[in-house]
Amino acid sequence: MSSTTSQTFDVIVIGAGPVGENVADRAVAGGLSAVIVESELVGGECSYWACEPSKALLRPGLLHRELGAVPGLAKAASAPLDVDAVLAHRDRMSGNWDDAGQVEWLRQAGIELVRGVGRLAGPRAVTVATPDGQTVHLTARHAVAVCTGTRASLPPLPGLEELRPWTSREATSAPRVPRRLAVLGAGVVAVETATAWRTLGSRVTLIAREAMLLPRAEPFAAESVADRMRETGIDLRFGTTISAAVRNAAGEVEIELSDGTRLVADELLLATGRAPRTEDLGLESVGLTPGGWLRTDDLFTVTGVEGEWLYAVGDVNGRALLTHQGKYQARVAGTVIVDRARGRRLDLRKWSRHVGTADLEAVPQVVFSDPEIASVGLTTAEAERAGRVVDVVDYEIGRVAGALQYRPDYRGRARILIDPRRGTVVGATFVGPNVAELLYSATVAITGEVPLDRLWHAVPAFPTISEVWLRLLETYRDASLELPRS
Ligand SMILES: Cc1cc2nc3c(=O)[nH]c(=O)nc-3n(C[C@H](O)[C@H](O)[C@H](O)COP(=O)(O)OP(=O)(O)OC[C@H]3O[C@@H](n4cnc5c(N)ncnc54)[C@H](O)[C@@H]3O)c2cc1C
Ligand SMILES: NC(=O)c1ccc[n+]([C@@H]2O[C@H](COP(=O)([O-])OP(=O)(O)OC[C@H]3O[C@@H](n4cnc5c(N)ncnc54)[C@H](O)[C@@H]3O)[C@@H](O)[C@H]2O)c1
Repeated sequence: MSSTTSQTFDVIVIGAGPVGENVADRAVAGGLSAVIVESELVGGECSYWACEPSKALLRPGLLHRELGAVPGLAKAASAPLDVDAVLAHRDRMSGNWDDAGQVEWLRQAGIELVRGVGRLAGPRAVTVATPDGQTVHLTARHAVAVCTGTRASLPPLPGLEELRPWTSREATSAPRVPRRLAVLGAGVVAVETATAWRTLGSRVTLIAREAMLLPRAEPFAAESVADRMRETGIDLRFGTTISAAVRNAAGEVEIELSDGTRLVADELLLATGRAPRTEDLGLESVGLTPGGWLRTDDLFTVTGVEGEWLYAVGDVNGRALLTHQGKYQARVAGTVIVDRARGRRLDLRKWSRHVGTADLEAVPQVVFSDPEIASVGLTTAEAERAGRVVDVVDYEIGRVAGALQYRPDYRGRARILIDPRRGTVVGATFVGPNVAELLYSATVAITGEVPLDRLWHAVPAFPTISEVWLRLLETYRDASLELPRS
């Protein structure tokens, strides 16, 4: 029998992904009561079908590849990768798709959990349809935060249902290695997934309508990854797309490309971007249109809704589809919610604790490809599009002693963008083995707006890959003597 209950909290969070958890945590830490509504697993996409499983699938195979490049380890590298052990590791890193651990974390943090589908039902009101057919009416004294994330956005291919394509969910949770995998897309999901399943033994074909991988990355970095993908046997098909695909009686996928060629695969991954989970969220009850990204100001308050009670945080606002950046937004939004509830004055200046400035100036991202790409701030193309005058400094990372210690055949490149008027770094991209760990230094340089003449005093240890910072500064100093300034 169905029944209805009603409860009131200071803050209601819809969606218990990494971002929703952090908004609720900040609210409780600020002395407010908070309830979180979750329709699937507490922990969200990142824990079960995205960051955690994808990185668990990548790391063993990439290390296995790297062994052959380290002197004395050739024999270890010739032993085959234990694929079953890698898949079991992936399962463990995804909590075996059981959220008990994360539910316990919520309990310890003092956050109430209601399982079910949450929908807005007017200002400060949310209804939850629970799995056992009950309806829970929630009312918020201060704020509702929508943290419902994204789902895979699929291209309009005819017969999608019978085709049974992989989305990122199947690509990260598949129990077996497909013999032949076709991947549509050139973004991060396509590149990381193609790389991971190749290390596990799949024959991979990647189909991209672009002329190159990773359209948002510096071209030199994307080209390094494309070269290495080809070297490892991945078939890259650029400038084309899928015009038709069917699953035949033998269970194979027959694919026709727009350039007229055909191929057959055991699975087809559609890695064609993300769509916000807002279509069934009751947005119309607060005057918004369902289905779109929830646009916000830099305090994460949804624009177009009166009263400063509705927030959109994380992937669903479309600002930066990354776990760490969503959690940063959650810390800012949580602080805004608490301070508004306490009647405190908000500090609206850039870089204050109430403003998500880093979203606009310094979003760090690592593409866990072979080799890795780590970037933060502007790329050269973005600077150009924004009309920003920047000096571009490049350095081959393989010339640094620490890189040669890391592996004697080290190949990689670093680029920093400098604002010549202010004398600060505004963008950085590194490509090469293990460059992910360089990223935080670049992020600090940009967010701290560290003047170059102070950066000179930040001495990198010898022999580490971070010595590339010193080489970049030396290159800039030497070139600046002749560089004409615009
Ligand atoms: C394959 C892949 C790999 C990735 N790897 C990385 C990586 O290495 N590093 C990185 O930083 N980012 C990575 N990302 C991006 C990262 O997964 C997202 O940025 C992150 O999950 C966003 O967190 P979120 O909390 O905003 O949304 P989500 O994690 O999507 O969580 C949203 C939650 O809301 C719930 N929900 C939705 N609608 C409702 C409703 N109406 N009622 C109740 N609950 C609802 C969902 O069930 C879900 O649990 C990856 C993404 C993909 C697809
Ligand atoms: N390591 C990481 O940080 C990491 C890993 C995975 C995903 N992510 C995040 O997830 C987000 C989504 O990644 P993604 O790779 O799914 O999306 P994306 O938007 O980066 O790339 C989508 C790709 O699909 C192609 N595409 C879109 N529609 C198409 C169509 N109809 N036909 C053919 N091709 C089409 C695009 O041209 C593009 O190449 C990214 O913004 C990224 O920030 C991060």
